[in-house]
Amino acid sequence: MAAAAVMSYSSTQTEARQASQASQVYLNSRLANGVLNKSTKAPFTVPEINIAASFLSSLEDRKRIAVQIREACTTSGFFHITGHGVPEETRQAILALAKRYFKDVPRSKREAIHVRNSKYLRGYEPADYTYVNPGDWEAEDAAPETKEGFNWGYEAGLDPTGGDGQYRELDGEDVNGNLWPSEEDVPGITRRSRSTMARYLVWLGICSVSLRCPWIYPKSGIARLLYYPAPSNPQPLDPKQKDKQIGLGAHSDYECFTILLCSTAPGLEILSPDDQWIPAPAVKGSFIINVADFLMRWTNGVYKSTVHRVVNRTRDERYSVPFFFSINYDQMVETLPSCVSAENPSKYPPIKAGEYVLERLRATAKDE
Ligand SMILES: O=C(O)CCC(=O)C(=O)O
Ligand SMILES: [Fe+2]
Repeated sequence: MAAAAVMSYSSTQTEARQASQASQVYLNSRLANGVLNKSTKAPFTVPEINIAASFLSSLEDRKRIAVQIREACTTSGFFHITGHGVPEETRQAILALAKRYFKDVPRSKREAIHVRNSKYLRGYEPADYTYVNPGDWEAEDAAPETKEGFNWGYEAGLDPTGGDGQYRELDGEDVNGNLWPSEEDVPGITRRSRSTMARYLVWLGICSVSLRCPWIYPKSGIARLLYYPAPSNPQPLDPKQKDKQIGLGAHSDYECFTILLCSTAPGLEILSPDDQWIPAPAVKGSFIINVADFLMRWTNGVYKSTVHRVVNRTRDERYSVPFFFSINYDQMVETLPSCVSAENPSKYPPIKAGEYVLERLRATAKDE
């Protein structure tokens, strides 16, 4: 029994690595198209969907919203939600917190919780330690991504309910994987920020799960504070695939879907089906939602886990707070039977959720 369990675990890890590598091959093939200046065949839209009626109203109203969401997920893979009920002051408080973290905490103190000290890449992520597109390590003129980040996940100790003891980390361990700045290093900021951030994460997770399934633990997922400094010499949108001074390289997100809170400075760009970078429009008060890899794998590619990147082309700094909504990390992600047929076999081998995320994360980090 024990030997079989070990074997299946290691073969799952191999499959997760292969799946991670396959996603890189796909990304490279999309980016290898070089200079593109074609006209877009189909209009590429990032629709605004007001979900207010989904909380209270009739089944008919909820179906109407579901149809809009499905349409967005199967075309651009991106949409805005408004009517979500998160007060504007909460959203602004989170962005202000990101600003305080990157502006008020000295770099040496941030370095003390460097992601290299965490096997789950939690803590402070300086600009020059990761490329979200691992292919960028190989570029001849590789310059570091300009982003800086701080990453954290669920932690029962910060959950006002105390948790239910079921949360497991990416590798199945029952540990607290987070790294926080010490109270001494950052007087005042930590307790307040930890509980605000923890509440926010749990809140978003719980809100996202009206689709309750036994294998969705609403606290799984990772959140990040991201900071993109204002460039001294902002670059105009270039039809070429490769931009210098990239904030965050081209990538797809790893988990089910992403909920993105961002400041008003633009910067997010989405790769359209005919390989053009389209700046994401800004919608006041919205969260941007995008489909990520697990949803694409379950639906055999019907839902689009769309490639995107961030380039700050303004003289303003940009802050964003993505939350990567996930499933229990020990669950397998396997194409749904309704999405395969003899003519349309599964394009995606099964993978264990946590292993896949870990492989994708590890591939971003510099080998030291
Ligand atoms: O900062 C943004 O606007 C997007 C961030 C993002 O794509 C990510 O962290 O995966
Ligand atoms: Fe992303």
